[in-house]
Amino acid sequence: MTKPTEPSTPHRAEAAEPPFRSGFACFVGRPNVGKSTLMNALVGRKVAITSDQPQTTRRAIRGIVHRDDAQLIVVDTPGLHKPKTLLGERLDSLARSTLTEVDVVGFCVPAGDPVGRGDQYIARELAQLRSTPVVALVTKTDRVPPQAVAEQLLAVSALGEWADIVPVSAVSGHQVDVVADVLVRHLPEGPPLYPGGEPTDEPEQQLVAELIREAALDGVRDELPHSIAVVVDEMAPRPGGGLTDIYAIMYVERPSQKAIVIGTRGARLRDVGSEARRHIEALLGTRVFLDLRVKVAKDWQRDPKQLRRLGFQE
Ligand SMILES: Nc1nc2c(ncn2[C@@H]2O[C@H](COP(=O)(O)OP(=O)(O)OP(=O)(O)O)[C@@H](O)[C@H]2O)c(=O)[nH]1
Repeated sequence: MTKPTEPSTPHRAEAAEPPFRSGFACFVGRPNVGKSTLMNALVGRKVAITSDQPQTTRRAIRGIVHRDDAQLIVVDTPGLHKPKTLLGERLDSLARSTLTEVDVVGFCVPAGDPVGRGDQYIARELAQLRSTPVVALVTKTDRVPPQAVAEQLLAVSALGEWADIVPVSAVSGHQVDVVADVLVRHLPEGPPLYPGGEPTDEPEQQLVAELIREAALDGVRDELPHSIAVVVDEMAPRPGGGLTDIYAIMYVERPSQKAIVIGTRGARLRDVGSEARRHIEALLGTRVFLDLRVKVAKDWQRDPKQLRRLGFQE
């Protein structure tokens, strides 16, 4: 299958090394199919939050995979879905604009779920992306027996024209390196686009807000996950060193939700705070003082002004 690379310059013809490649990839798929987990597995570190709540991802976060032969920048998109709220519409247009700006797209379909209308909808959208190669990824293969993986590979290959099709488990790590190889193969030749070994270009403050949101999402149900937004107001090292002060606000949409996230005598909020602090300390490499408050921003998901304030740009 591999096409021999045509030497484009005399210099390359002499060198045995393959050319360095760099560029952007993104993953699309229904919500909850494992896009963020796969990006974290590729990067080798947690740069995107994950949860078992659909539509966890709200921003295009970049994970950077540094290799000797390539730099692969993974843009994490929110799941494509039929928008129900203004927030949903913004997420959808964010996902769509990302698709046209990357060098390769990974279309994720979980091994354990039958291919459905949501997948067909996305496959049709992707068919219109004529100039961008799409690699189909059958995710979460650890959840089903090999026979079911094989059947899903067939079902997914019937969904469209894919440049490649790869089964992968981000949790067991099986074939994560193959996914990286296949994506890299579709990148243009070029020098690294980001310096150093940084795993992401997401501002640290944003990552911290996402880690708090991830802790807050754990164990909440129904509409509540979509109603939670977190903003870090202030983050600074405390003079004297070794400690970072973080002031953050968790927004919910209604007073009843505020009571739920705070819990009896503040117990739930305290748990969320200490869980978030553990991850933030690992991220920053310092001890952390976290001041976390809860405020109601009435129906923020439907209010353009509030959405802007919470960082969801038009
Ligand atoms: N067993 C197993 N579970 C996985 C795997 N990948 C992801 N998951 C789980 O599936 C759930 C959703 O994963 P995410 O990575 O948040 O999915 P996503 O597609 O980014 O979700 P959205 O942000 O909603 O679009 C989480 O509970 C993950 O732990 C995998 O390879 N194996």
